[in-house]
Amino acid sequence: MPDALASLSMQALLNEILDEVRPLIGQGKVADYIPALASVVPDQLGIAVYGNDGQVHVAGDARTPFSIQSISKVFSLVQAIGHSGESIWQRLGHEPSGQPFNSLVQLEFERGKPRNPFINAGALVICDINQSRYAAPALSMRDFVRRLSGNPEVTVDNHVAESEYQHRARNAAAAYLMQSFGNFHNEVEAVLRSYFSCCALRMSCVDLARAFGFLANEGFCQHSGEQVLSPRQTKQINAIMATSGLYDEAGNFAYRVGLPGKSGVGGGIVAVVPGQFSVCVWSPELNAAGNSLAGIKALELLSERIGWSVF
Ligand SMILES: NC(=O)CC[C@H](N)C(=O)O
Repeated sequence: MPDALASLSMQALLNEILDEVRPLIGQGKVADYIPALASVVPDQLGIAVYGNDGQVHVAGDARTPFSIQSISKVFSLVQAIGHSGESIWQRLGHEPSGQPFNSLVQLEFERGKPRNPFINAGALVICDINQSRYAAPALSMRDFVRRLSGNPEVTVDNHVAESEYQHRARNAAAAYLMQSFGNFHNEVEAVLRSYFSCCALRMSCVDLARAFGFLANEGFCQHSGEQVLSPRQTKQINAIMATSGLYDEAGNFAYRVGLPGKSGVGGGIVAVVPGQFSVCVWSPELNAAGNSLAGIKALELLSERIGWSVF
């Protein structure tokens, strides 16, 4: 009975939180630097919580797929750590950048070695590492997230991927700059294609909450039965999410929410409560740092009301 009661109250809480943040819709701005993302309906709002007990609680548009964008940077990093382990850190750092996600300034100063895997330059290096490993990197990624989410229907939105490729100037600049420093091993255009295909995966809040479950569960994905990472590697990924998951707003997110998290310009944010839950919230309108405005507020209310925090 207490479990049923707990379920009911989690459900009520999620509904209440969405009602509270809904008035914020209209204050942010949908990402339009990728034209195919500009047409998303801005007033969608959803949340899903996945517990280590296997239960999912949802509210709002939690089952509507959206463009996961930079949330894919976590999956790419997990793949790279899975096959190459600690050696990846010769190519990039795990320090916060304090810079916007697509900034180039630091990259020149730091001789083509990106600060961390969750800014674009860092994710491009990780995709370069994966490109050397897999014959079909985009397909390996798609299959990986299908297993992690338990949803065999997850697909790449080719229209978004193509739109990103057409407007690739900044990402291409970062990749060619790294190549000039000897920190890029594959053909830049091919790696850009792989990178955009990861960003253009379409997943719902439920898919993402389930796919991040292993990070709340010492690296074990219960629905696929896969030990994705060791418990120690899992802690390390969570630590990088906590320090760098929201770009130059990581400090504000730690202050307000207090959980490891990762955002994307599609308006999704995933957060992890180690040992307990993974959560995904989605609202497409972004703040100035490129993070979901209502999404951050929803996670702040949730962590405050349940007392979740790693600090
Ligand atoms: N912050 C993001 O979600 C950015 C991802 C986007 N695909 C880009 O490269 O610009």
